[in-house]
Amino acid sequence: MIIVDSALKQRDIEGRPIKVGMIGAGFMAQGIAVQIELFTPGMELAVISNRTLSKAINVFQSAQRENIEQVDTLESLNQCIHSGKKAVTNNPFLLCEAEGLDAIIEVTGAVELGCQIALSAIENRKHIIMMNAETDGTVGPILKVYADQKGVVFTNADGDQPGVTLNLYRFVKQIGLKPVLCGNIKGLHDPYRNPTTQEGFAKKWKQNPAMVTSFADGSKISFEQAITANATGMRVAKRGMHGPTVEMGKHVRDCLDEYPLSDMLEGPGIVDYIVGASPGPGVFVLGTMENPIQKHYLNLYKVGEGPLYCFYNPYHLCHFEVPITVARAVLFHDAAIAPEAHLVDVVATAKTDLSAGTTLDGIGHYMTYGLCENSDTSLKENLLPLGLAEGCILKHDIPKDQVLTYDDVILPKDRVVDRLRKEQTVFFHK
Ligand SMILES: NC(=O)c1ccc[n+]([C@@H]2O[C@H](COP(=O)([O-])OP(=O)(O)OC[C@H]3O[C@@H](n4cnc5c(N)ncnc54)[C@H](O)[C@@H]3O)[C@@H](O)[C@H]2O)c1
Ligand SMILES: N[C@@H](CCO)C(=O)O
Repeated sequence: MIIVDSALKQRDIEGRPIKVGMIGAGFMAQGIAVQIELFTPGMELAVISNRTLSKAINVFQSAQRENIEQVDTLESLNQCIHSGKKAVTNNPFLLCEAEGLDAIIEVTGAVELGCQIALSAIENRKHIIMMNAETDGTVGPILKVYADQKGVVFTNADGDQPGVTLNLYRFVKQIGLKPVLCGNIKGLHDPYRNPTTQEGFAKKWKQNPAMVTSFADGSKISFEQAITANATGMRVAKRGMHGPTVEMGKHVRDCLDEYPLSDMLEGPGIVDYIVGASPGPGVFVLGTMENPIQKHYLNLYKVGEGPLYCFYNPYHLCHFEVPITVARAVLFHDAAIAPEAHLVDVVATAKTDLSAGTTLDGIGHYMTYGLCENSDTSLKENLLPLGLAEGCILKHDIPKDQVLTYDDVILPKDRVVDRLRKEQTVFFHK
């Protein structure tokens, strides 16, 4: 978004930086802090909230910031924001209520907390950048309804696949093609991975083992593609998507016959993924063009003869682009990617044989993985969203690879996420 850099430069020249608060101090948070503080003129990260304060301080220190104040009241946080002193707190709701913050970045990956933060930020009329795909892919549509009511932006982030995909999707649409498939290019997909199998990878890259497991076992890509579907009006062709595996390194533009043409051309288009293709880990959008004159030009410009034209972005740079999303929201009221409807869900599926009485663990752990399913089917079949599975108690044995239903579990009590799911169903489906 080239316009954003000029607008940020102007804020910098005027001495009126955008002020941001961030909730979470993990792997992504560190990258975001460095990116805002060292590479984004016109924006300041004013405060970080985390359960463990030392991690929030470490994140500021990674961004070469010292002299950080620990705060636990709204008044002291407001003073820090006003004076330009960096602050940390273990109370995330202070950030939502604070004066002088333009936007909140939510980067925990925790679903229940993500719901509470989003609601509080919106209630306090702050734009919310929801890097937490797990929450967005579960209750994003209804959170967007709340945000619209308060006149603030609810958005996922540039940099992660949904944001990169939507930028490409908007480009493809803008030049006159009809997008018919939004896809992710993955290097690995194995639903049975768990934090033990992914321990080495996590250690090598200094990441959380459960988080990287969610990338390998298909849960994260399912959240990403649900978010993309809910923003574009697309659907999945079948439960779990096609997700073909191709010869390692084969270019994605040579893989178009992996997807049945009718799935793309009949209906609103589909979200899907491919494993092994290049350029990875990028994204691609397939579009169609009817106009014979423009088809002639597309062929001349080496995009092919159709009927499918393949556009791609060779990378997704996760945290690098998050400040761009903040600026788009604050300065232009433009969401990188926001839900317009509730069309696709991520449903919980047994990773292994599970016994009655078991309390389900979290996303990217040992017990469940996610599959995309169209929401009309997930509602009709009473399927359990993956974002709700943690803490549920199984009423009976569930065999490996069976999709769970609400009838299989006892839900934890008094969760905001359950209330939001009910509201979402009523709002979009009744
Ligand atoms: N790691 C990646 O490569 C990557 C890439 C793109 C998007 N994301 C998304 O970014 C988010 C964060 O990922 P990460 O890799 O930084 O995770 P992480 O595990 O490294 O960090 C998560 C942070 O959130 C805090 N947190 C988690 N659960 C919490 C809870 N219940 N209450 C309070 N605080 C809690 C943790 O203390 C930690 O500071 C996730 O939504 C993930 O899907 C991650
Ligand atoms: N979705 C990423 C992880 C971080 O977005 C992946 O491709 O595995």
